[in-house]
Amino acid sequence: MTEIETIAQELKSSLKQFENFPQEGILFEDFLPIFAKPELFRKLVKAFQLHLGDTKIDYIVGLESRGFLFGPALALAVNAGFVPVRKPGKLPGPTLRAEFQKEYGKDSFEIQEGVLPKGSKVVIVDDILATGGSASAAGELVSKAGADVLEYLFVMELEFLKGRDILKSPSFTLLSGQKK
Ligand SMILES: O=P(O)(O)OC[C@H]1O[C@H](OP(=O)(O)OP(=O)(O)O)[C@H](O)[C@@H]1O
Ligand SMILES: Nc1ncnc2[nH]cnc12
Ligand SMILES: [Mg+2]
Repeated sequence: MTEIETIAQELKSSLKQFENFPQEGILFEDFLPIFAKPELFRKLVKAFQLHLGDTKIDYIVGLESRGFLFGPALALAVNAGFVPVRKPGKLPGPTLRAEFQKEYGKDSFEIQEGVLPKGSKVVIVDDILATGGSASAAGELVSKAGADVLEYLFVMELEFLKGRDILKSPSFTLLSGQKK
């Protein structure tokens, strides 16, 4: 087993699932227990760092809210900047906006104009890839800003929703998820 696979196995065993949250029919994957234990949090960052290897990354872009929990820690670990993509009306100054559909509902995302230099190399991170609506809207914003999305990183993927098929850059998922 690789070091990434060993970490993945340990992290997976600490996750919890909740039925019918936030609405009927959704099996909610709760990854918050990882952050309650520093040794697990450290391993989560380490696994992504191992995956990225020596690739030069200028910015980690994290998606509000759960992408904010580990995006900044990963950015520090790989010596990159951190840039947030936020829900509407939260960022000051001129912003770019993209609307999207997600597993449970509709939403939109914004990024501040001018924070990503044109041609910079970006990795987008979030906790879960479900329908891919959130991630693909974030990718659209990064591209509109003129930066390059090298890759997407997720902690977990709901494979049956096939979100990766709509993403325009490769995606890496640390843990396997619901396959139904
Ligand atoms: O692939 P998708 O269908 O777009 O779904 C995945 C997104 O849904 C959740 O975020 P959510 O907006 O529910 O809330 P959060 O603020 O807790 O991250 C999850 O954290 C992902 O960001
Ligand atoms: N089933 C799920 N569990 C946790 N977060 C999600 N985001 C979208 N679908 C989700
Ligand atoms: Mg989210």
